[in-house]
Amino acid sequence: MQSLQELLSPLIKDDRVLMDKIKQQKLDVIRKCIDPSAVKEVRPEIVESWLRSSENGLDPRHYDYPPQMDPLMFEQLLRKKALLIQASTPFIHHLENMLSHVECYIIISDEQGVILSVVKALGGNGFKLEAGTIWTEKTIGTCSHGMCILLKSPIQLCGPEHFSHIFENIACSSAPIFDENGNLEGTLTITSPNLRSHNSQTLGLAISMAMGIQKQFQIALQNEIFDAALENTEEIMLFSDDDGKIIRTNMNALKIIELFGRDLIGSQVEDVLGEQPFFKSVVETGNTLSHIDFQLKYTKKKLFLTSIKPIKSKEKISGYIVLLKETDHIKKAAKSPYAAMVKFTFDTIIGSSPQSMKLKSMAKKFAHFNSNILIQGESGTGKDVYAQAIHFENRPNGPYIAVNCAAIPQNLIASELFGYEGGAFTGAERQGKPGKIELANGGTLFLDEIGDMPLELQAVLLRVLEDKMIMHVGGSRYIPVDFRLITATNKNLLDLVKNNQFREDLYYRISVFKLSVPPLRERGSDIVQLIEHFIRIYSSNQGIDEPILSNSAKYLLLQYNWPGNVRQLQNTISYAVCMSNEGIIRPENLPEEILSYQPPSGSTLAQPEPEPSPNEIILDNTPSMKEIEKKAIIKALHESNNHIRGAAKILGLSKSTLYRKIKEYEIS
Ligand SMILES: Nc1ncnc2c1ncn2[C@@H]1O[C@H](COP(=O)(O)OP(=O)(O)OP(=O)(O)O)[C@@H](O)[C@H]1O
Repeated sequence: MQSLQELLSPLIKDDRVLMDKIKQQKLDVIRKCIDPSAVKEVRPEIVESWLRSSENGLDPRHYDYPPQMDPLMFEQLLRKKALLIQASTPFIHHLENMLSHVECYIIISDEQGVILSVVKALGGNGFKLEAGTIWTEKTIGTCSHGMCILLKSPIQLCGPEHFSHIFENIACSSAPIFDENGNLEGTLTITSPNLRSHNSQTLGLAISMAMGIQKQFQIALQNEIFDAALENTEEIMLFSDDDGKIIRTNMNALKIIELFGRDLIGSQVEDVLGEQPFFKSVVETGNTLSHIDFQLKYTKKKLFLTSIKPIKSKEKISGYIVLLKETDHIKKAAKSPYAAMVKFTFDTIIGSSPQSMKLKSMAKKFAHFNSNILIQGESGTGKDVYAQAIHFENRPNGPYIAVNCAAIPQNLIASELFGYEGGAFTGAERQGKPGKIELANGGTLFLDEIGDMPLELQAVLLRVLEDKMIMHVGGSRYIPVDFRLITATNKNLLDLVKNNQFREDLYYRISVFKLSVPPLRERGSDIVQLIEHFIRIYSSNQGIDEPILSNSAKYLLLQYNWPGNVRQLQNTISYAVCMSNEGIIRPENLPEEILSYQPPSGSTLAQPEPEPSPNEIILDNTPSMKEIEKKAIIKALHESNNHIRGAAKILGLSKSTLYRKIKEYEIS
């Protein structure tokens, strides 16, 4: 960066003798009568500019008005340069006031030398300094803003340093204006028709005003980019001052938030969003808050708070940025990789045994309250199934987030449940991660195997249930959460309480309502219904016809005690469907543990009648018509799993005819 001294014209002293000498030297240089280096008092770059001006066909003794830009093109240029003009206007007014006592012009040009605006402070003579005229080395010869454009540096030109004789009594100081990438955007020039009113301070003034304009222009440019970004987001954005008064929004905010006759700008954030505890918390703690669902005060519209962030400058809060989403975040979260798929409702849970009917009606009742529910039962009985049905009944549009406390390494349970801030621990994702509790906001959190939760986390969970707030691991702010808690266990929690493995206070808090899912062996007719259900599902999954379950296989399944409950039954049927032959599930298609099972003595289940194989039925070669009919009925009954309607359909008989024939042929 050159010093101001270096940028000043050596002729500024208004030394008339020296001026006359320079005028003569300029002519001599152009006429090639002297070597350019002989001109000692003029900066070499200016002498070079004289030569170029002359080579461009210009004559220093003859002045042509500079060309005028086509009006339409100039209008376009003004639109293009609107930001620069806008940024420079207050500075020019300021400058005009400062120079009101002197005769001068204040000129803003673009980077090509086109004059964008001219302000005449006082008087001035006429050399057609007008907006839209093109002032460059090529059009009028050496001039200060032309040099400033070429050198991309401030410069002062005095008297005969200018090329044309018409400028030999004026002085000009020009300074460049750059954009943030260092590209020349324009120039500011102060032109004085009177040499005596121009001095070193005039150049200093031009430089500082140009720098001010440059700063303002760069901010305006950034604002323009910022505005484009604001309007190209799905989010609703509110900017408030430090008192919470909204000072700026994007269009989304205006479209989505209606304030019933009042403007968003100027309203308090709390008036718009309702008195939300989160805003108070950010004001009080100065910490960012995020991921909260809430309802708008006037429209009752549900919104999701992406974040509310204080804007801090030098540790002082100067305002807040509020980012909101209208989209139903809860539904999105339910579809997110964090959310489990809700497959069961009370209507799709299989089982109409009296035990299941009683359980379903109780669970349905509990579902309509928001209190915590503890579901107990052996492994695989369907505790998750009931939790899903309760969720669907109570908060169908909210996320259903299931966490198996036994399946997560103990040291990760806290971060899984509560989330973590970026870089909270080794291996953590850089930008942090919301916890399952946060994701369950507006929905249901299902904590399976709650008995496996470490004691220290039990204390944190208890606090979350009491305060309805969570804090990220490594974080320092509380995030309000609203979720329905369902827990499940196959352990006896009261035993764990007695052994000091489970907190008593937590036990009572999570078990406001208790449901006990009975083991499958105690659920009577549910077994048959579940078998039929799973045969249907697995054969359809395999793309095969539903196999018939032979009576002897059915007998084995019914007499088994199912320690693994529905899950084991499900796996058994999946296996049997795959192993079935000729469309029949026979005992040999069942897993070993079922075949080798010895029921306790006194078991009441009757032995099934021996049954003919379909091959036997088809290959019997001396059948009478009656025998054929009887065997066809037996086969149809097998195929339809002993359903009269299904068998009648297969045989093309009415139900009453089939009943009559069953009786006639004594088919049991
Ligand atoms: N009544 C039912 N109707 C249909 N499928 C069921 C039923 N009960 C359980 N299942 C199925 O059985 C399997 C085990 O059920 P679930 O996971 O709900 O048991 P759980 O008691 O939560 O087991 P765990 O204690 O091991 O977590 C699941 O695949 C589920 O779909």
